[in-house]
Amino acid sequence: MPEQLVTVERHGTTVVLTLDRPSALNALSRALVAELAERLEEAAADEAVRAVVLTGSAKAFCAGADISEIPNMTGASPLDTLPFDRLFDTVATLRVPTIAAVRGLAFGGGCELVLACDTAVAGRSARFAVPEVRLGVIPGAGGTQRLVHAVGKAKAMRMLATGAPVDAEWAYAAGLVADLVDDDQVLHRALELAGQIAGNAPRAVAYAVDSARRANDLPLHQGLAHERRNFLLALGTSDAQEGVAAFTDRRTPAFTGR
Ligand SMILES: CCCCCCCCCCCCC[C@H](O)CC(=O)SCCNC(=O)CCNC(=O)[C@H](O)C(C)(C)COP(=O)(O)OP(=O)(O)OC[C@H]1O[C@@H](n2cnc3c(N)ncnc32)[C@H](O)[C@@H]1OP(=O)(O)O
Repeated sequence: MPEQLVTVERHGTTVVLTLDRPSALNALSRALVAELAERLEEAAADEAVRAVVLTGSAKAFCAGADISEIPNMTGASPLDTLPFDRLFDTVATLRVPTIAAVRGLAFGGGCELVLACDTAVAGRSARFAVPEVRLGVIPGAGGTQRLVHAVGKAKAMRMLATGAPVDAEWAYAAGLVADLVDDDQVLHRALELAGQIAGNAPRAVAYAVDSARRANDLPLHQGLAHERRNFLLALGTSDAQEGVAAFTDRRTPAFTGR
């Protein structure tokens, strides 16, 4: 029986996935990457799930790619898909919002996992780095792209070119994470945020999250057209009608997700 590398917990409409390879600071082996992708896809296939929280066990979020497995990657054809493309594409395009809950270090692919999520909560012990240059490589799971979008070119280049870690305060001030709380409140805050997302009209949230994600990928004029289409689609939902009616009636809306 292969060891379980990802634990799954259900908290209402939120699924919490915990990287559970503490002996290697949750370093991403091929086995862990494959198991995490499967758990994410299972969560997204459940219509009752409205958000996914990604977190790490023990003192680390994730120390990045398992360095012992990197030599197996050398010589790969430039046309090959990388063994972790499926995981990061799944995180970045999941049907429901993804929230990274970070305590301890998120280095390399671990930092890239945080960046692939829709938002993130950090504890005061959190540290972020893209130290790939110190291994003679560069980030390969979106770090050179998403980090610039998250913190801006100057701060991204400081991290990318030096590989030096930044602390939780710096990450929060730079916009790499949305919330900074005490370590023992990280999961609580992530679940609270997930609950707030689930409480809103789920379809409208899906439109909003999809638009926010596309904003990362599309030139502005295409992003605005995408937002306009989603806005008109959202207007046509019964949730939008219920939201307007509830405001008028001074009552809490009863959203159905349709
Ligand atoms: C690249 C393809 C690989 C194919 C496999 C598929 C996985 C795909 C992953 C997706 C991302 C790929 C793209 C990404 O951009 C590339 C990377 O992420 S490269 C790796 C970047 N990470 C690092 O460089 C961090 C390396 N670790 C450290 O610098 C230090 O461990 C630390 C994080 C600063 C912590 O230091 P300490 O607190 O002193 O702890 P230790 O060093 O003693 O570590 C404890 C224990 O954990 C083991 N370990 C730590 N990090 C890794 C790691 N990245 N890979 C494997 N093992 C790791 C360390 O060896 C210790 O184990 P022990 O020796 O006690 O058995």
